[in-house]
Amino acid sequence: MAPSPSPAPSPARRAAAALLDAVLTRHRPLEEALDALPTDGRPHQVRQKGEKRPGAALSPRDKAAGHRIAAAVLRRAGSLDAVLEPFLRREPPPAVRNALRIGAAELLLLGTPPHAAVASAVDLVPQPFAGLVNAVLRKVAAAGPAALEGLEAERLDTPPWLWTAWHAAHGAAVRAIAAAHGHEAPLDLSLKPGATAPEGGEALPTGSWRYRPGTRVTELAGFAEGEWWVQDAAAALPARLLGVRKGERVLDLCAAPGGKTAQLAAAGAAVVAVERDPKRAARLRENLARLKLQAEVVEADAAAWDAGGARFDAVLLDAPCTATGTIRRHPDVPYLKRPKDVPAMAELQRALLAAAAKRLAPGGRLVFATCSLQAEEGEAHLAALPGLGLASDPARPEEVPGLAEAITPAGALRTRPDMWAERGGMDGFFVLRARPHA
Ligand SMILES: C[S@@+](CC[C@H](N)C(=O)[O-])C[C@H]1O[C@@H](n2cnc3c(N)ncnc32)[C@H](O)[C@@H]1O
Repeated sequence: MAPSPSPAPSPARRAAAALLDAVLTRHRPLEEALDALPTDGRPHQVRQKGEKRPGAALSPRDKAAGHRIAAAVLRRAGSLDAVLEPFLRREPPPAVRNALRIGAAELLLLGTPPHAAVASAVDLVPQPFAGLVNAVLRKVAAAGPAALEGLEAERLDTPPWLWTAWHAAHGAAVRAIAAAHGHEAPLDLSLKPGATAPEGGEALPTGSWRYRPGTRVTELAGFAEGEWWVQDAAAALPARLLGVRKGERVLDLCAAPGGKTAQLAAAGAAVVAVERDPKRAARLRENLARLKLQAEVVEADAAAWDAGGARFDAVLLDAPCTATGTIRRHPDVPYLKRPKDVPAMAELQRALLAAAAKRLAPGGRLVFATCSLQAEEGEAHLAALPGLGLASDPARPEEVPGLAEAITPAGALRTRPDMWAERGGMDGFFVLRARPHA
C-alpha cells in the first residue's frame, strides 16, 4: 500500500515558512513578502520548493498568525539557532532550518502546546527530514523556555556589524537597544486636532496615543472617519520640531506614506509634498483623502526638483535611510541591510539636504530626519550645516516633553528604541533643526 501523504501543515505555519524564505534566503522585505501572500478565497501558492500539492486557502487570520510567527523568528533567530545548535550534526537545507526555527519559536517564545508545535514543524519539511525535525524539536520541547536562559540574547540576535556601529555611536546603550529589538512594538497613533482618541490608549507626553502591541488598526474606532493615522511617537517629533503655523508655506520632501505631511497639513500649513515613487505617492494621496487633509503632491526627485524657484517658510526632509531605527517594527531590516548601505544612504542624504537648504526662504527653518541608529546617517550630518549656509537651531526640552534625554549636546534629537522603555520604547530617529546663517 502506498504511504498516505502527510497532512498539510497549518496555513499560518506555511505562510511563516514562505515569509522566512523570502527574507532570509531571497533577501526580500517582509512587507513585500506579506503582500505577495494570496488573500482569502484563492488557493494559495505558498509551497515548499518542488512540492506538488496545492495549499489550503489563507485567511486574513492565518496571514496575521504567519506574520507573527515569522516576526518572532526574525527577532530571535540568533538565540533560536543557539538552542538548536547542540542537536544538529550538520547544517540542514534552508527550508529545514527555517522549519526548525518556526518550531523552536513556537515552543520557546509563543507558548504553542509542544505536540502542535512539533507536529506542524515536521509537516513543513519533505519526508526525508521529518525524523530529524521531530527528534530535534522534541529535545527543544523537553528543555522548554529555560533553554533560552543564560544565552547572551542581545548579541546573538544582533548582526556583529550593527552591534559595533551602535556601540561606537551610543556606547553602553547598545545592549538596551538590542534588548528592545526582542519585543514587539506598541501601536502609536497621531490624532487630528480635536479628534477623540480610540478607547484603551495611553496619552504620551509628546502628544501621540499608544496602544498595546498587537492592536489591530481595524479594532480601533475612527479609522474610516479619518480621525487619526498610525505613526510611531518618535516619528511624530520631526514635524513637531518644525513648529509650523497656520498659513505658512511648507515643503515636505520624501513625503510618502504621509504621516508627517498629515501633521503639517493638520496644523493648517499650505503643504507641498514631494515623493519620487509613483506608487507611494498614490498611497500618500489616499491617506490624505481618508484624513480629509489637503496638500499638493508632487511626484519628483527631491534632489533635483527646484519648485520653479519657490522658497518655503519651513522645509521638512525625512530622508530615505537604512531604517535601523525601526527594527522593532521591521525585524527583517538586520537581514536586508549591509554595511555598505550606510555610506551609500548617507551620501544620498547629503545631496537631499543640500537641495532642501536651497528651498528655504530667508528666516525659514529646516528639519532633517532619518529613522536610523547609524551615526553616519544622523549626527555626522551636523558638520555639513555651515557649508550649506545653515546653523543648528537646538531643540529645547519643552518642545519634547518627557524626552529631554533625547536632546544631544549639539541640540539635535536622538531617540532610541530603549528610551521610554517602561512605556514600550520608541523608534530610533535622528532629527536636526537648522536656520539660515544670520
Ligand atoms: C522615510 S520615508 C518617508 C516617510 C514619510 N515622510 C512619512 O512621514 O510618512 C522616505 C520616502 O522618500 C522617498 N524617496 C526616496 N528618495 C527620494 C527622492 N530622491 N526624492 C523624493 N522622494 C524620495 C521614498 O520613496 C520614501 O517614500
